[in-house]
Amino acid sequence: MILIKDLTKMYGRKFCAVKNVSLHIKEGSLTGLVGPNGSGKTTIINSILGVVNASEGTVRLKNHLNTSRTFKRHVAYVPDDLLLPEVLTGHEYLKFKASMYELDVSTKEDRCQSLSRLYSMEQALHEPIETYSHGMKKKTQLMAAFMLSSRFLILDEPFRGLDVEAAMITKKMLHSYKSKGNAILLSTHDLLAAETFCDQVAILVKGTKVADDSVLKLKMLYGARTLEEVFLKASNLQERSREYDQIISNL
Ligand SMILES: Nc1ncnc2c1ncn2[C@@H]1O[C@H](COP(=O)(O)OP(=O)(O)OP(=O)(O)O)[C@@H](O)[C@H]1O
Repeated sequence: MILIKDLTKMYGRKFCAVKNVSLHIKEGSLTGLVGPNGSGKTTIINSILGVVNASEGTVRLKNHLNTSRTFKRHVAYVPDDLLLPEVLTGHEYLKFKASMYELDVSTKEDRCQSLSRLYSMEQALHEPIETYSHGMKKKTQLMAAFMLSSRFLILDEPFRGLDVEAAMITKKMLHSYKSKGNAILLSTHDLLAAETFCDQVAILVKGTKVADDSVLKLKMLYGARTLEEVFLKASNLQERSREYDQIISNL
């Protein structure tokens, strides 16, 4: 469904942040994108969204290139940062987002009502965003994404800042979203969460994709018991992990 082909992003002439990354995210599946800090996850997401121009490679949703209007209409994004128009109320923000995606008014109102009930945000949505807590801002961004009629959802650390109930609701929403044949790309450092609900995990190291498979196959491939262990082996961090165990025990 989503085909990322030979994506490369250079910053300046010499620094290659993403090298020749290809990824196929199938219909009805959730792909996790994991990698150490600075490995290129955000650069890949920004390239998919067209926020940065890829130096080489293509991104397609079915036949539609990411530069096309159809692609943009069908992609929803939940960023990790909480940059929101603080002077608007949550409801005004959701209305604005719906109009950008040309969602019709009755669909928007129905979904907005259901989502605000789901995330216990009925009252808060009428208050300015500047009065929201961290978790409430995150819920607003998730609601904005789930409200749209998208086919592909990109999430960057979606659970950060959510309380237990909101995280559980979000997991159920992700299951429901993909069960309708949609695709999800989820960037996270939370390998425990990734292990439990990613259908496929792509591991990035210094801009290069070093592995990409189901959690079960990755564990077999690396002779690992957990995704965390796979990650340490795939990123060549095992030596370092022994070193910090020693430092900690000597403290
Ligand atoms: N605008 C930029 N100009 C130059 N280098 C950049 C720019 N944006 C990112 N980089 C570099 O590209 C590399 C990949 O960064 P990116 O933000 O994609 O990593 P990441 O995997 O998302 O990291 P993190 O887990 O810390 O969020 C890093 O070395 C970063 O310093």
